[in-house]
Amino acid sequence: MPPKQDTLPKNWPPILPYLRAPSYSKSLTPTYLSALRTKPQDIPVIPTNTPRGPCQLVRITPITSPSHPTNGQSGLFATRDLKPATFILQYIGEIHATPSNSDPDPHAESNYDLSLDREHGIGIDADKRGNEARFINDYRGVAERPNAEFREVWDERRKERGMGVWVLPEGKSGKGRGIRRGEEILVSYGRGFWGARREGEV
Ligand SMILES: C[S@@+](CC[C@H](N)C(=O)[O-])C[C@H]1O[C@@H](n2cnc3c(N)ncnc32)[C@H](O)[C@@H]1O
Repeated sequence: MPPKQDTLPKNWPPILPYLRAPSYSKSLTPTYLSALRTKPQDIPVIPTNTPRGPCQLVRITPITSPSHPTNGQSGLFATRDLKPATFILQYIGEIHATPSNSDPDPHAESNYDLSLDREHGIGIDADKRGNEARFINDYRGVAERPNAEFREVWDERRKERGMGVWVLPEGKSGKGRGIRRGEEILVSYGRGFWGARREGEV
């Protein structure tokens, strides 16, 4: 039976709004909205049977292992075996414009901000609200390599672009083996993420 509309994922932080669909920042002017609602060629479509709300394939889990770099935080774990190239869930948060030039960027300090469209300057920030995907950690210091990736998707129900979390496909560097039940879902945030944080260190 699908979960009820008001059900929250287990271990969802009570103070954080849980989103079943993206929210829009006021910074999204009609030009940004038009880019968001234009389907790029050849991007995968979110499977139509994907539920709106808690994802049954994953569980938010507090990390309690001292050797894990996010000990004391949480991570996202698979609740069943997932085959290579499986769509897991969408990365949901506030869709916003990324200011160009020297304008102040209110999302610059966020650890939950993903770029959706670099050309037009659109991002998705799940810092203040979002879904389970905001708990996905980077593989560095946890495993030898990532087992999942962020890849753009088209949401046919909302007719807009979004970001999906996918199990790495088999062919990708010959390393996609799927994700086993109980395994942590790990992506690569990219060197840019960690580079920016090192620069910010004092
Ligand atoms: C999108 S959040 C991931 C979820 C986070 N663990 C939580 O419980 O909210 C990104 C933040 O998690 C932490 N993080 C994720 N992966 C990490 C890793 N491999 N090593 C160290 N910190 C990591 C960093 O603090 C990073 O800024």
